[in-house]
Amino acid sequence: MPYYPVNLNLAGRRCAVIGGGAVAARKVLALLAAGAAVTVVSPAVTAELAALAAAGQITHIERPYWPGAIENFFIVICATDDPDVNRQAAEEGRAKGALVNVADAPELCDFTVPSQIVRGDLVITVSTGGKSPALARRLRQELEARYGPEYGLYLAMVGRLRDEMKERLATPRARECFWRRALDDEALALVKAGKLHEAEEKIRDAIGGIRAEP
Ligand SMILES: C[C@@]1(CC(=O)O)C2=NC(=C\c3[nH]c(c(CCC(=O)O)c3CC(=O)O)Cc3[nH]c(c(CC(=O)O)c3CCC(=O)O)/C=C3\N/C(=C\2)[C@@H](CCC(=O)O)[C@]3(C)CC(=O)O)/[C@H]1CCC(=O)O
Ligand SMILES: NC(=O)c1ccc[n+]([C@@H]2O[C@H](COP(=O)([O-])OP(=O)(O)OC[C@H]3O[C@@H](n4cnc5c(N)ncnc54)[C@H](O)[C@@H]3O)[C@@H](O)[C@H]2O)c1
Repeated sequence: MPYYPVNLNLAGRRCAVIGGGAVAARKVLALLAAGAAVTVVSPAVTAELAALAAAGQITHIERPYWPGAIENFFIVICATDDPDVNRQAAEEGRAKGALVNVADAPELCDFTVPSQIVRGDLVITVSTGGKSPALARRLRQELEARYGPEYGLYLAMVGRLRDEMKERLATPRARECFWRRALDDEALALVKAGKLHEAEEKIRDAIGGIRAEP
């Protein structure tokens, strides 16, 4: 059965990562990028995690997981290299109402972490349903080459125009028509060529066609 994709708002939410190796570090960075308040429980951590702890960007509890370590967390990620510890922490997390991810046991996960590229507010993710993270990584690399940083700028511009069009076009139907027409291949080609200003003009021009309709 495929997973149900969601986009969680983690701003300020307490998230725990059990373990402090390379996998834990990858998960921590993604949590921080989403504004989560991250606590790492691990006797040892990577240099990157140690630097984040020293800078006060994460809380590091420098000891092995113990039953009772998980209190008041929205998300718990179990990423030690000890499957028994991961299982135990997952059980406690779930019993205490957290959403649980277990790095070495997809069958114990409430959610899996997709591969992702982030361009401003644009987030493109790939999930293989746990079948092949390596394929997810490969597809992510293809998407990275295709959807460069200009797409973040494009989205920011379109977002601004969307607010404007809510004022200028009276009905949801007119706005739907407008946006289906406005985001065409030509606008995309201009974005890809780095001509954002021209793309914006092109999109604005599309309002003429909508207004002319009965
Ligand atoms: C996408 C990404 C996100 C992230 O971690 O941030 C992610 N794994 C990534 C990379 C990666 N992971 C592994 C390899 C080695 C090659 C291989 O095994 O394929 C590579 C590739 C590499 O590193 O080159 C090994 C591995 N991964 C899992 C297991 C356990 C198992 O399957 O039983 C094992 C075996 C461990 C072992 O053998 O001991 C499990 C999971 N890994 C997931 C996510 C979830 C499913 C995502 C999906 O549905 O696709 C899931 C289920 C749980 C979770 O972690 O949420 C990140 C790509 C980041 C990027 O974009 O580069
Ligand atoms: N889901 C994924 O994306 C993915 C990818 C590769 C590997 N894995 C799995 O994830 C696990 C972790 O991989 P890694 O490369 O980060 O391993 P690692 O060996 O680099 O790190 C393991 C970490 O766990 C900590 N640890 C050990 N015992 C602990 C305990 N009792 N309490 C708290 N922390 C403890 C260690 O101090 C260390 O920081 C591996 O077992 C592997 O099977 C998952």
